[in-house]
Amino acid sequence: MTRVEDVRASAAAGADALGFVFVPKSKRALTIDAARDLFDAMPPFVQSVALFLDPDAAWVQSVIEELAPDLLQFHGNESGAFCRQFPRPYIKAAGTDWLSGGTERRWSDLIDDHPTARGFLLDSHETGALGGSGATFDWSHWPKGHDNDRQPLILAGGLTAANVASAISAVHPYGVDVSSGVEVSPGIKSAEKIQEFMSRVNHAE
Ligand SMILES: O=C(O)c1ccccc1NCC(=O)[C@H](O)[C@H](O)COP(=O)(O)O
Repeated sequence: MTRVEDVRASAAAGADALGFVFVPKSKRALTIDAARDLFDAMPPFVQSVALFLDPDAAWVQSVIEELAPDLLQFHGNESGAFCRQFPRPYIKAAGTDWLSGGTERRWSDLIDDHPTARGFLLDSHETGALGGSGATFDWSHWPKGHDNDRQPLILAGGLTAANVASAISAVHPYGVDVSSGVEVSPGIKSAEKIQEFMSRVNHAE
């Protein structure tokens, strides 16, 4: 979210949570001052999620103190020890490189290192971007037999109104996350695209 009208349109369309990117090099980057109006526009019962990528602890702490997000979401190589030092629940995001098996990165290692994560988010890192890439990944790599009751697992990466229902029936995620697929340009959401996306989610099997 970068605009108050997009916060309102997303909440009105029924989104459970809205993301705010505190990654300076992102096309959707927010400063604390720029985020204040957005957080003030958040209605009750919709969760605010502050996104980071290998941040300094002091930056995370400042965002918590100034804006009081409900959840943190970490998109880089943050360890479990780093993530759990903050007085907020967190989601650990990861790319499909953690699923490839046979490499030094293994999905089970990621989960073991983040025992206090409230959930995990599996995203596409195919374009080299560590979030907001608009690229899908091969959903057949989704962890087999994953138990969303024990570890909620959210699907992200290149989702749109056209593919989200197929994605949901393919992997049965705990939730879905979208950014580029409801935008007209980076950071600028479309109320029509948001409504269409949410409608497809709500009618998915
Ligand atoms: O959105 C960004 O610019 C971003 C930058 C750095 C780290 C994470 C970022 N976004 C993370 C998200 O949760 C996106 O919603 C997710 O990656 C899906 O993006 P998209 O493929 O564009 O739907």
